[in-house]
Amino acid sequence: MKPYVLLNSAMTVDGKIATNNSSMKISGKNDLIRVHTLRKEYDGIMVGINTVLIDNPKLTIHKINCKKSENPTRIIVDSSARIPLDSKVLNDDAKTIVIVSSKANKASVELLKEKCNVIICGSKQVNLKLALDKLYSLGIKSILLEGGSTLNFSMFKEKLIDEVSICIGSKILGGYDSKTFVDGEGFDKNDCINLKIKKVEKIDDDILLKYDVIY
Ligand SMILES: NC(=O)c1ccc[n+]([C@@H]2O[C@H](COP(=O)([O-])OP(=O)(O)OC[C@H]3O[C@@H](n4cnc5c(N)ncnc54)[C@H](O)[C@@H]3O)[C@@H](O)[C@H]2O)c1
Ligand SMILES: Nc1nc(=O)c(N)c(NC[C@H](O)[C@H](O)[C@H](O)COP(=O)(O)O)[nH]1
Repeated sequence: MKPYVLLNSAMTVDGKIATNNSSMKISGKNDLIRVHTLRKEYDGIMVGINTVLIDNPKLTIHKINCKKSENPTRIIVDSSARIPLDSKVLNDDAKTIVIVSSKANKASVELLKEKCNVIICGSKQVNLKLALDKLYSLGIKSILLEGGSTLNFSMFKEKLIDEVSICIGSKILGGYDSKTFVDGEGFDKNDCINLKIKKVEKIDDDILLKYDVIY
């Protein structure tokens, strides 16, 4: 069994989710309130390690009223246990699970275990299928995947994403090395991910698109 996974991101009109080395404000105030309202509905919020290294996000519900106990579990995919121990996601605002692979440095893993729960899945990259199965057995029945580009690709490749909501901000970023919504090695043109549109909504100057993923 696996948790239900919704991938939510903000993207510029030309398909970027960040510059090559930094996050940026893409969607408006009301979309951020929507995201925090969404976070309240999910058992876990998942990001890749580069998102933590670049954004140092809180991954808590802080733009709307919420009790600390309502914060979802923060889940970080970090094969080599590179997460800095002073990362905001390792503070005591919410539970945190860091998923590493068996290649991670043992001493780093032991230090990390003093700050949060650590799950070991996979030999090189994190085995995402196995990780989601373990998360489900720990009671995490739904995950809000927030990115970034590389993790988004792998989660699609493993057919682990059930739904997509993408907020298109009224911006153009360009840049051959800017991060796009889905990076990674990419799919063959005859083997790409098919989506079924289910809602189109205007939020301020942004457009919110919602899809079911068809495997
Ligand atoms: N606009 C948005 O909504 C949004 C949301 C989240 C992140 N971002 C941006 O995305 C960027 C980070 O994206 P990224 O692609 O560099 O990194 P990422 O956050 O997707 O992390 C990828 C890393 O996770 C690790 N990993 C371990 N096992 C893995 C597996 N099985 N599959 C994939 N990765 C695995 C690897 O070290 C890999 O490099 C940041 O700039 C951030 O600002 C934007
Ligand atoms: N909806 C949305 N609009 C944006 O303009 C933007 N850049 C993100 N990016 C999502 C990514 O995950 C962010 O890094 C964290 O959402 C920020 O995190 P916190 O509030 O600290 O949790 N998301």
